[in-house]
Amino acid sequence: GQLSFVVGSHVWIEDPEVAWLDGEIQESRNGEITVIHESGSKVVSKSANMYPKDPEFPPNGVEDMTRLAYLHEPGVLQNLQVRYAMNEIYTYTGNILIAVNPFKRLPHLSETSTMAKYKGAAFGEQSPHPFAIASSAYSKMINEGKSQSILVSGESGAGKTESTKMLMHYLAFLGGRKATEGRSVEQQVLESNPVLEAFGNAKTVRNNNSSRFGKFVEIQFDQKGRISGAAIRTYLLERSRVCQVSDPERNYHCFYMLCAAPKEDIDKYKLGNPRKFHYLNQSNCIELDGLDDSKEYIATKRAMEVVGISSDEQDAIFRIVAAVLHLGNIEFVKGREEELDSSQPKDEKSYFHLKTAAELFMCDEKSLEDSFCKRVMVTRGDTITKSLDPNAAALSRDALAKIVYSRLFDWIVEKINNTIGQDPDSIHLIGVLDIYGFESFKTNSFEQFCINLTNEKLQQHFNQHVFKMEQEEYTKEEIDWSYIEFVDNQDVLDLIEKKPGGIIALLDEACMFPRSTHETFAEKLYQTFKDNKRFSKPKLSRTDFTVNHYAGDVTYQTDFFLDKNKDYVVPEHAALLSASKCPFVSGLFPPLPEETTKSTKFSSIANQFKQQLQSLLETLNATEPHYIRCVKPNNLLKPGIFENNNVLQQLRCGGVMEAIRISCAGYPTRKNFDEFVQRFTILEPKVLKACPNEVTACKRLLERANLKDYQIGKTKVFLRAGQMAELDACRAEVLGRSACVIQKKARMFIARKHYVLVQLSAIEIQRVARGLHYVNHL
Ligand SMILES: Nc1ncnc2c1ncn2[C@@H]1O[C@H](COP(=O)(O)OP(=O)(O)OP(=O)(O)O)[C@@H](O)[C@H]1O
Repeated sequence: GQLSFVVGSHVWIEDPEVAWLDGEIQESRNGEITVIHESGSKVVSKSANMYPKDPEFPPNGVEDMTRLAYLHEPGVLQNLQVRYAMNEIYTYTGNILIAVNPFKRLPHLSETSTMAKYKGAAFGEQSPHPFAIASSAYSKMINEGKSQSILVSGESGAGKTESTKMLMHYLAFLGGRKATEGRSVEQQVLESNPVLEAFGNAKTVRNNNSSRFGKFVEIQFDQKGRISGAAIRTYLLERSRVCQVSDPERNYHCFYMLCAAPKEDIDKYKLGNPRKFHYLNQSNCIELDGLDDSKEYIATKRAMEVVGISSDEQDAIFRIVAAVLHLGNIEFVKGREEELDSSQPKDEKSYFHLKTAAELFMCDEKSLEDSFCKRVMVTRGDTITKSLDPNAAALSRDALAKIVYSRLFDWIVEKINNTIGQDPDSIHLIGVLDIYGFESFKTNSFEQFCINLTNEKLQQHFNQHVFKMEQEEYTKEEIDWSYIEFVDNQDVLDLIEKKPGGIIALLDEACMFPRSTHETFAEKLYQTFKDNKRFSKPKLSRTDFTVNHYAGDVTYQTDFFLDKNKDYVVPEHAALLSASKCPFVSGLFPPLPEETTKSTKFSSIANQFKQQLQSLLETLNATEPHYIRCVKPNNLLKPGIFENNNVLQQLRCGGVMEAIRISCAGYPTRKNFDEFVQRFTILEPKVLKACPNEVTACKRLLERANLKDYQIGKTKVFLRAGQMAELDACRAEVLGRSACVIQKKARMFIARKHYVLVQLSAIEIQRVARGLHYVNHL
């Protein structure tokens, strides 16, 4: 409040560079405050742009932000920063865990002795840690019999996958069995990580080991609380990366591993230097520091074995990976049939790669060539064969590479699921969601659109959970509390996915009209949503659109939306590969049932994704959620650097600031009456005898501690953020004083005893001495 802005006190002032700057108030006049910074620079600003600084901010920060005496953005930031500098990367905001990526190994955080510390410990008893979240989820599942979920989010490179792995290790630690015959479920779940990473992770600008898919791992438990099964669901693998890599990123790890395989494998797959392959050499980045692709190849094969992928299957998988690389090297030129727009492989080299790809796929070489250069059209019952120009042929080649790769990835996921096995009798599960965070780049395409839809959905889930749970609790306890406005993002969700009329519906419509282009699609969006508050058309563009997401505005470029949304498998490609002599390859392209081939040639990626999300949310809604927000402290991916603005942005996007706002606005700390009295009875030991009931006792204790703004519910005491800390301080003080009294009494007792003893001894000595004296006299 205003009172805090007195001359001489310290404040946080908004600063474009470091977000919040510390300064001392020099003068305050007519609402204009002059602040002087350590460096000597002066700033004059309005009080609205500054926050009071906590004069007693603990030098090591606090483990739970809601315990901060001054709960505001700069305070939160300072707390995270101070802790980060001490390698305390985990901090709570109520029961949300914030994890700041250390970008260096901190082994003490993951060793077995640390795991043991969290086992059975109550939440908050130990320092903040993903193990505490997992532990709390596990005991809730056991004690309350309710399924749980842990949602890990954050931007690329923030540490989601690393945190997820820690959670899984810990759940395996809690619910695992001692070495049984064969591989245990938990071992297979853990070993699925390296396999999925080999095929679904790549180096990007933002992360050297970026997961290019979302993942939900469902761990099933039996009645005794032991892991009895698991299922992995994946979302939206980035397909475009297979054929298109921009510098300095890489394609999926498996391609480079295979090029570094032992000689006999290289010969078998006719591979060699990765720089020779178009799908890899579009980027200059081939090798990664600290990553030995040849070792990774061996390690991946070993992990594949653990998750039940036989050596024959491994051979088929790598044959397909190699075939994809060869496909990329087939170039096309104009064909000989001058009168038509035709194409053919460019030269000997292209024919070599075509032949090799066909051998590896075990399909007919000529049909493979035709599937690129020709297209069969069916019009009014007639079939016409149309030639494609070199450009279109190359696109068709890329389409084949992408569809084969994505089906291969799906096969691997399904195989892992089959091996691990589901437990049909499982009663409870803990789901762990590792999914891409909100994205907003210079150019945002269809992928960002889908990713941000996911985040809108999860944000709504988060809001509903945090807000509605709170609200329900307040209503249940019948306490007087007028809630701050509920920030619901349903309007953004409607804009995107309402049926009919939402952006996805319009996109699907555009994809079905042969004549639509991204321009006509954009035009349609502008017309439809011209009055929508969440939608706008950027002034300088004719095809971009901006969505006002919960985390800020994102402008999307529609250029490739239509293509990327079409999940259309070219029938020639499907026919070719389902005729492969290799059962593995043909298995990836099962023949479609008759009706669907005709009517729904088109299926929309966005729509499928929307349905996947729907089912994910249904699963999540049936569980009690726990949240881990990962934060990336800098974009250099280096330890020890904490960029304020960057972190702040992520806290806002992850709903952390929102959660803090809710906490501030309400009464985040609550205790049952009996627990409360028990904890604080020391403030007035006879309180229970003096009061007619527990409620009055609670009130009396609160008065003792000089607290006013609290609420008494039906079963609980509700406290403002930080009040618990005040009560604890009073308690500590009383305890301290009591200790003094006890010590005093004890010391007195000992001293007295000693004194009495000495006195008695003295008397005795005197007596004896006198006696002797007397005897001598005699
Ligand atoms: N707890 C940790 N300890 C040490 N290093 C970490 C930790 N968390 C993350 N890192 C480092 O940061 C990198 C990125 O983390 P991670 O792959 O988990 O990010 P992510 O959020 O899953 O990113 P993406 O969305 O791109 O997959 C890791 O490869 C690792 O080097």
